[in-house]
Amino acid sequence: MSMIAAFYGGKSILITGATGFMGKVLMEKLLRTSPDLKVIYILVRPKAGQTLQQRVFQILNSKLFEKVKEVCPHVHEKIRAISADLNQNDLAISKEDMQELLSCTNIVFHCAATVRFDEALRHAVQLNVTATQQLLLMASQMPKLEAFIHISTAFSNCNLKHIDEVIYPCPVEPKKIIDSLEWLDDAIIDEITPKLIGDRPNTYTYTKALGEMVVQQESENINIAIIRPSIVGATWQEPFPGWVDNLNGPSGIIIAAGKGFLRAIRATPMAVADLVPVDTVVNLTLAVGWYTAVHRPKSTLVYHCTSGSLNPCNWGRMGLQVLASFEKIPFERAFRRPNADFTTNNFTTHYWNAISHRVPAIVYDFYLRLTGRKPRMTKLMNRLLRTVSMLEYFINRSWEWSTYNTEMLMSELTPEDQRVFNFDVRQLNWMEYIENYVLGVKKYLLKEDMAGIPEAKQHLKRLRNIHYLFNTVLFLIAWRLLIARSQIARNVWFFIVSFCYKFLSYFRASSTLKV
Ligand SMILES: CCCCCCCCCCCCCCCCCC(=O)SCCNC(=O)CCNC(=O)[C@H](O)C(C)(C)COP(=O)(O)OP(=O)(O)OC[C@H]1O[C@@H](n2cnc3c(N)ncnc32)[C@H](O)[C@@H]1OP(=O)(O)O
Ligand SMILES: NC(=O)C1=CN([C@@H]2O[C@H](COP(=O)(O)OP(=O)(O)OC[C@H]3O[C@@H](n4cnc5c(N)ncnc54)[C@H](OP(=O)(O)O)[C@@H]3O)[C@@H](O)[C@H]2O)C=CC1
Repeated sequence: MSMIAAFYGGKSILITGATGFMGKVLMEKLLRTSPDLKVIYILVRPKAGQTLQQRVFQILNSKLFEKVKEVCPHVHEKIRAISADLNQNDLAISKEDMQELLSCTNIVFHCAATVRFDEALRHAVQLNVTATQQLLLMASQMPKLEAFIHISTAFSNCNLKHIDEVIYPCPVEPKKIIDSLEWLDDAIIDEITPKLIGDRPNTYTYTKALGEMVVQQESENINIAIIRPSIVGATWQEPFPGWVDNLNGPSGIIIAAGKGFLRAIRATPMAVADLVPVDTVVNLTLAVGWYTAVHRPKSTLVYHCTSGSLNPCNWGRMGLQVLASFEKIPFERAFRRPNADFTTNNFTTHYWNAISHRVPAIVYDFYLRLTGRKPRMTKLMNRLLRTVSMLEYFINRSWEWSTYNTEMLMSELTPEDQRVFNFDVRQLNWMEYIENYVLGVKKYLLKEDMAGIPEAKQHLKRLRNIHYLFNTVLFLIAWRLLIARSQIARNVWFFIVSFCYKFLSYFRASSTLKV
């Protein structure tokens, strides 16, 4: 029997960000391995015209939760959705709900965040710092609380090269930032943002670092731990391989490359691609919840959930495997044939962006106009290139994250727990994982049918032939123009033609002699 699974039995668990990528997998694993847990409270806001009940219903009826229903048929009864908005200072939780949360909660998993890199500082601070502070305040009033697990990111200190499992201070105190944002207007905030974030690339990593400082400063009397995952990718094993449901991190890039929109990228092939599967992060999170509650470490422990030091894979290898997977699992109606040229040079980046991205988009839009349709490719391409430019920081550098606490925790688990809550990335076979990732993107993100693969392969063949034909025509036109303008080109051309003629005459003569 798994000690961790047994630990969560009968518990009341609060999850923030349960409607997000990681939150859903966390909820699924909890319900599947500990179906006798008492209740999972989830803080949800109405969104995109859906009430919270509709949102929860949709999640629980998705493919991700199919296995859960086998062990926990009344899964809906285990989930209690609480209306909340982390953008509001009081989190917009009703008095009755707050009362229930304060009196019943045993464990808190705080996953909610804004993960947008370019979020306005005011909003990023509100969600990633102030909301964390509010939750800690709530936690301090929970008499039954056993552990509070805060999900941060391994990139919260990406301004450092070597990162230990400790909380690093930021130059300006989070409290001062929160206070000043209350009275500064947006224009001034935009102006001071670059100065505040300093050598970090964006407001996301900066506010996640501030969030950690808040955890450190306001966790007195709370049993707390921080988990820092690196780049979270599709599921590795559970509940099934390749599940993914948003475009963040590599998933959007895989689509853009597979559909042939993105054909070159500024990336360092030798830089470490520090991906971790989402189920690995969730297994570690649940193990940390158990360890923090049962062993009650004296200080706040930070756990790195990274792959680079234990089982490194670089972007070059990953890119090649992604391309190889497209051969087997092509996406439907690709714009161009998938290809990925990695470049680290400014000039070649601009060159590829012009030749491989903007020109085909302009040509295609011209074609759409000619055929009476609305042009859209240039706009799409501009947004894609903007997105890629924001990811560049992370694909051109390598970091070293120490993993002592994570390894210590692994050694504390029973063999059964090591199996059920496996977070040992050394066992990950990258090639297999990436192929499943591409398959998952096709199935769960693009919602494409596997039966369409032969047609998709045919389409890629047609694109290849068009590509060859286009290049040949282009070459002939260029050569014709060159011959018209340059004596040297003409001489070379006459030399080639006379050489071919002589060769053919010789070949014909020798074959006549043989006969
Ligand atoms: C073959 C080679 C392959 C090799 C693999 C290479 C993989 C490289 C991947 C590197 C990942 C590095 C990530 C580092 C993560 C740090 C970890 C974390 O803690 S943080 C956790 C991770 N956090 C993140 O990853 C957040 C990254 N994303 C953002 O911050 C924002 O989306 C934005 C600022 C980039 C664009 O904002 P904005 O323009 O206002 O608007 P929207 O947001 O509404 O989206 C606009 C359009 O872009 C689309 N799209 C969105 N995302 C991606 C994507 N990743 N990609 C592509 N496309 C993407 C989106 O669908 C939409 O399309 P459409 O509707 O127009 O058709
Ligand atoms: N994905 C990654 O690569 C990595 C993620 N992380 C961290 O992991 C955690 C989870 O990330 P992930 O699941 O990928 O992110 P998602 O963007 O998928 O999910 C974010 C969650 O936060 C919720 N949320 C956002 N704003 C509010 C709000 N105002 N009120 C209530 N809830 C809100 C979202 O709810 P809603 O559905 O309503 O928008 C959603 O449930 C985050 O803390 C992130 O920093 C760390 C490293 C890498």
